[in-house]
Amino acid sequence: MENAARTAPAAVIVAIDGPSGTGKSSTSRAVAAKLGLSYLDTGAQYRAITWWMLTNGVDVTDAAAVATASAKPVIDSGTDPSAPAITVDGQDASGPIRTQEVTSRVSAVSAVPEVRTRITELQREIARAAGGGIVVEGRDIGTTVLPGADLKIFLTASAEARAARRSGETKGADVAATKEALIKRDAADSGRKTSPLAKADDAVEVDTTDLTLDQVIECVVTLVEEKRAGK
Ligand SMILES: Nc1ncnc2c1ncn2[C@@H]1O[C@H](COP(=O)(O)OP(=O)(O)OP(=O)(O)O)[C@@H](O)[C@H]1O
Ligand SMILES: Nc1ccn([C@@H]2O[C@H](COP(=O)(O)O)[C@@H](O)[C@H]2O)c(=O)n1
Repeated sequence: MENAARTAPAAVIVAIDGPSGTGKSSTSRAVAAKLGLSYLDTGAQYRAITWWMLTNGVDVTDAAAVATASAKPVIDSGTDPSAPAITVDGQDASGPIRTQEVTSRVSAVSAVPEVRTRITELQREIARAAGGGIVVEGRDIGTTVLPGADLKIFLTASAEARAARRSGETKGADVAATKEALIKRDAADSGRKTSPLAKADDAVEVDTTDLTLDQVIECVVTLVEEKRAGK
């Protein structure tokens, strides 16, 4: 037992941020699974609260109404990278949070300071509870949620590459419209006053435009291993 404690790798907290479609979720899940770490998709939490607002008749364009309602939904996030899960008031929300309606409304809800305070607290609690270490991905993890993270990564990719990736997920998708929607969401997320999408000063930037997903995963695994080895 004593031996196991001596040889177990140190718990590591990894923050992965970046714009939409840069590969944050795919990379974070795979890295967490490979290294035996927990995984948290913070975008899913903002999507979940947005879905709750929409299904409970809250006008998501009314920031005051969103702020008032923000404490009501109970959001639970799973942290197993092989089975990401999210419930709202005990109901599985993993499907509904991916609809086009939620995607087009989430930036308005996530810009409301009361929403961010609530969700940030949840995220910090989850990271504290992850004894073996965790990969947390989002937009403001390195700058605001976990500024003391052991390793911060900021993924980027050209808008063209990101639109092509996203369009590849849906048969017959219009790449130009997808690109426009990505750019619009990034502008809203980068332009909000509270905790905007931004690269932390001490984050390692990885441009994934010309990399395969496997190459990005390998690159991040190496960075985590180097960090664990104290390099
Ligand atoms: N390097 C890559 N090369 C090709 N395809 C990739 C690469 N990285 C991710 N993808 C694909 O791009 C799509 C978007 O990836 P992913 O969902 O991981 O991005 P994201 O940054 O989490 O996006 P969002 O912030 O919008 O949730 C997925 O279909 C994924 O398989
Ligand atoms: N740390 C974060 C993570 C996400 N958001 C907001 O949620 C939206 C959805 O994120 P996805 O990663 O699931 O696409 C995103 O557009 C942001 O509005 C955030 O604010 N902070």
